[in-house]
Amino acid sequence: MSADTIPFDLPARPEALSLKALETAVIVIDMQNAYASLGGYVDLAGFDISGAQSTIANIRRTLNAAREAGIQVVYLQNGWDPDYVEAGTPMSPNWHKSNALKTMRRNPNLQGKLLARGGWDYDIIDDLQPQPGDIKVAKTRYSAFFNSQLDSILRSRGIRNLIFVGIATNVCVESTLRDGFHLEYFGIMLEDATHQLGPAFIQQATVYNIETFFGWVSTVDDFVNAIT
Ligand SMILES: NC(=O)N/C=C\C(=O)O
Repeated sequence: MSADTIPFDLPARPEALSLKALETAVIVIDMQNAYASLGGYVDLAGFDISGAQSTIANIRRTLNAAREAGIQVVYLQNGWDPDYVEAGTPMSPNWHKSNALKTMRRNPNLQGKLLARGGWDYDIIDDLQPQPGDIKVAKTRYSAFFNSQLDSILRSRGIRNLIFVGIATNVCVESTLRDGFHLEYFGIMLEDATHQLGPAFIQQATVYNIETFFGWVSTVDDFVNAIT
C-alpha cells in the first residue's frame, strides 16, 4: 500500500477524522492581492487586513506539507473579465452587494483595476505562487462551486475531503464549504489559515457554523503533524 492510500488521523472539532491523502485536496480560497495585499481591493474598500500576514505564513506551511504528502493543492481565483461582463448588471445581486464593484463606482479612477482578470489585484500573491502540479480554478461568485470547473475537477480525481484555507473565512471560504457539504464533500477548515472580512466575532461565527452544521475545524499544526 502506498503512503497516500494509508489513512491519516486529523484532530478536528467536533471529532477527529480519518482521511486518505489521495482523496483529499487543500482548497486555497482567493489568496490574491485583492484580499491579502495593502493597496488591494479589500484594503481600498476599508477592511482591516492587518491579520493577513500570519494567515499567509500559515497557508504556506500548510501547502508545503500537503505537496510533500501527495495531497492535491487547488487554488481558487475570484474575479471577472476586464469588462466586468461576468460581474453582472443591476439585474444581479452581485452588482449591488460586491464591495469591489461598489468601491469602483465610488472611485471611477479604480474602474477596471479591482478583481479584473489579467491585473495585479486579481493575481495570486507572490508569497503563495502556485507550484507545478497545483491546479488553478477561476470563480466569479463567492462560492467556488458556482458556475466553475471545481466539482468536476475534484470528482474526476476521486477527491472527497476538502481542507479549506484562505480569505475570507465568512464569505468565500464559508460559502464554498457550505456548497461542498450539499455536494457530499467533507469540509474541514484550518482556522488559523483563514482570515475574516469584518470584526473578529465573525470568524468565531463561521467556526461555530462549521463545527455545528457543515463540517469540521482543525489547525495548521494538527494538519501538518498528521501528514508528516
Ligand atoms: N474571497 C472572499 O471571501 N471574498 C469576499 C468578498 C468579495 O469578494 O467581495
